[in-house]
Amino acid sequence: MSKADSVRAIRWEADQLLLLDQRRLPQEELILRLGDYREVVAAIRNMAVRGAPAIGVTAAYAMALAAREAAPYPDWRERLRGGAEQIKAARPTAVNLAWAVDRQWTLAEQMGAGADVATTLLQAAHDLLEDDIAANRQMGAFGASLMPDGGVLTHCNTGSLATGGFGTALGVIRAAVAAGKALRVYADETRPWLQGARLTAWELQKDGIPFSLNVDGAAAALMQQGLIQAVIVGADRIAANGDAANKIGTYALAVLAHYHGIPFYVAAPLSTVDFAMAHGAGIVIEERPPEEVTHCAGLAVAPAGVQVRNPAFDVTPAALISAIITERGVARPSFAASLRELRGA
Ligand SMILES: CSC[C@H]1O[C@H](OP(=O)(O)O)[C@H](O)[C@@H]1O
Repeated sequence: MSKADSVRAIRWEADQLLLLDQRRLPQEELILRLGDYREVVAAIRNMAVRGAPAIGVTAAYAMALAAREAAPYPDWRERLRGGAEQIKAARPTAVNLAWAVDRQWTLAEQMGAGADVATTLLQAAHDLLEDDIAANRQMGAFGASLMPDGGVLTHCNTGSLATGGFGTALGVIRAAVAAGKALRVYADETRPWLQGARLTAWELQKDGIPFSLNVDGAAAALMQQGLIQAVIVGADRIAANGDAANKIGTYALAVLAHYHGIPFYVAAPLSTVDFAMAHGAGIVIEERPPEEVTHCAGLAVAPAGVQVRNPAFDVTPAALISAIITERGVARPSFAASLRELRGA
């Protein structure tokens, strides 16, 4: 069985974007082959591909597809601009999505008529994919020493499936295991979309990393029993002061870790830091369809017609975060200064 650290959920082949459809895992490894940016927008919105860095890379490829479609037209810039707006609107919380689209747009806008914009944007998307994998491996190198010989609790999925490859928080765990840490992962199932049960468990099993799967509500008891020596999570958007938006349930884990005196780490590339956003109160939290809560694997688990709240993310205050592990080093409080220093500004 091939290891998950080498899994590539996003690939380009024969002029098409290939996405491993994460809605079908772990039962089926189905590949979507997409040639139209509108199909990619749907794949991001429907979470066939998900995870902040992964949707950023995917958005970059969507821009290349939009540029290829617009290329024959004199008004290619307007057409590409329209595509960019549709791609950015796919999901609101992860900054990586808008960051990647804006980066591609800036590249295209500078090019003259007749320049091969599509080829340039495609190469930029390839570069972004490889840069993301390299950043994850650097993050792993910086974060490995912070991992304990003991229990590490994770939430959602932050591995190869959430990124270009290797992973952010799960990449730190992979690097720690490779460095000889005797750790055991406690993976939250992560209701309602079950990224932990379906995706993280799939990755850890393929890697042969010791783990157990638990319902989200068990995290407090596991900490109370002394089984957890660290919590490590990813992020979808980090404000300049270190407040971090991540999968719903993360804030609860941070409060629990604080109460139990357990270090709480966030692992994310600097592209996830929104330096233009002073603090987390301004982060838009995606509200997802009620069916994600009222149904499980297509089966209704709630009465028809119930009212549902389904925020996909929450914001953890910087005060509850022990360190933010990035590809350029580990940021410690005060995060505003240390994140800026790592950026090099
Ligand atoms: C490596 S960041 C992954 C991040 O994205 C997840 O959200 P979603 O599965 O809805 O895209 C979750 O917040 C993870 O921490």
